[in-house]
Amino acid sequence: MTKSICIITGSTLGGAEYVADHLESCLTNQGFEVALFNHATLNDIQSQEILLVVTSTHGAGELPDNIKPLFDELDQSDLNLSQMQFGVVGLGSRDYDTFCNAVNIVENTLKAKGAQQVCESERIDVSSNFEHDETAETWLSLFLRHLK
Ligand SMILES: Cc1cc2nc3c(=O)[nH]c(=O)nc-3n(C[C@H](O)[C@H](O)[C@H](O)COP(=O)(O)O)c2cc1C
Repeated sequence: MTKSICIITGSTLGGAEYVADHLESCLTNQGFEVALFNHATLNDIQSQEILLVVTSTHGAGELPDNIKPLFDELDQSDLNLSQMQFGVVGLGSRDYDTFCNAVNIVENTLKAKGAQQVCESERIDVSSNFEHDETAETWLSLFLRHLK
């Protein structure tokens, strides 16, 4: 049976969205059914079985504005996401003390609702790594290998 994967993005300047678009193409080429949301709502994600979050970090270690309301709402909810497996790709810069802190927020919020993390998150340091798509694609193979 074709597996469905939901990708959601957190992005202010578009970088994380480009990476998510690339992962979407990789997955589609491998025969997965993919739904990508750049402004996801709770409704979009709550019944998903496989969730990929691609997010940058903004402010002082915060989620970008297009994804923050979703995670605030999720945090306040009593949803049970135990059917969900998830993975996270973060874009951030080591120039900030709060390097890729959005990844920590996403991991903690989803785990608190019972979702299972498939593999270690990828934290891309955009100040030294200019191969964002390639790094995310390599991580994607690891993620797919560990999916149940
Ligand atoms: C105003 C501002 C604040 C930022 N704050 C952080 C931060 O706290 N931690 C971090 O790791 N990166 C931080 N960054 C770096 C961004 O996460 C990085 O540039 C990323 O590639 C932006 O991705 P986007 O285009 O998807 O928004 C910040 C960038 C800007 C412009």
